Amino acid sequence: MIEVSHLTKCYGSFKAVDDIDLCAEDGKITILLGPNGAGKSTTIKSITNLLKYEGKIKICGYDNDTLEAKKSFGYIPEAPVLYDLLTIDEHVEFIGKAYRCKNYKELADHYISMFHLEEKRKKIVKELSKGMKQKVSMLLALIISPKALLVDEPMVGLDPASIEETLHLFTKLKEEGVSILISTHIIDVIDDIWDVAYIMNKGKIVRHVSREGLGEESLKEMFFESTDGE
Ligand SMILES: Nc1ncnc2c1ncn2[C@@H]1O[C@H](COP(=O)(O)OP(=O)(O)OP(=O)(O)O)[C@@H](O)[C@H]1O
Repeated sequence: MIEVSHLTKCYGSFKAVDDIDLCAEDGKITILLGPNGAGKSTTIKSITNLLKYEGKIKICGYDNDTLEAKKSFGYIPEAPVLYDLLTIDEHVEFIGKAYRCKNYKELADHYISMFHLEEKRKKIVKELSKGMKQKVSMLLALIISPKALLVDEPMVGLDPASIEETLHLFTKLKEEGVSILISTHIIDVIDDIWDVAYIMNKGKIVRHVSREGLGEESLKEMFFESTDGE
């Protein structure tokens, strides 16, 4: 469970996120939708505690600056943050040991095979394509068996088959009880798998809807209506 209350983030005098509340429940896929500049990445980075902010954020019941919280969530950033001169296997070893995970090797084998990276596992990251780096970033977030997963624009750089696999993976993790929060502005890709949607515009949450509560209106229609078509 990810609980955000009264989150405000300013860059200098500019309020990028303005007093928002949101909750991503266990076993659900929650999406944060919004046009460019709405404040989605700022929200996700605040939840991971990479930014200073005002407000209260809990992950799996722990304040997000605690070790317990940090051990319980995986983060897939918009642009992979990897070590150019380490191989995929060395990244796995580094993260697995840093998080003191017991079964990280088995999980890494599983995800490396799933993402078709077997032949690349001894290559340094610098020699991988953009999409491959994105897959490495994903598998590193997953080998720690996270109870919560924060994902910022997950499909950027992935080919159609990998997008399908990733959507399937998110659905499987949700069924295992993981709380998943995905930030995106690409509704079409995510439209089949979301359970709860928050629509952001200019730093504020302007709509909050569950799939059951959607009624006749599509999420896309709601998005354009709530964001003035931006
Ligand atoms: N480091 C920064 N310094 C100053 N302003 C920033 C900084 N990072 C983001 N902003 C501003 O904060 C606002 C929200 O940015 P943010 O990256 O959170 O939006 P977003 O919804 O993730 O957008 P996108 O879909 O384009 O990634 C924007 O107006 C942006 O210009």
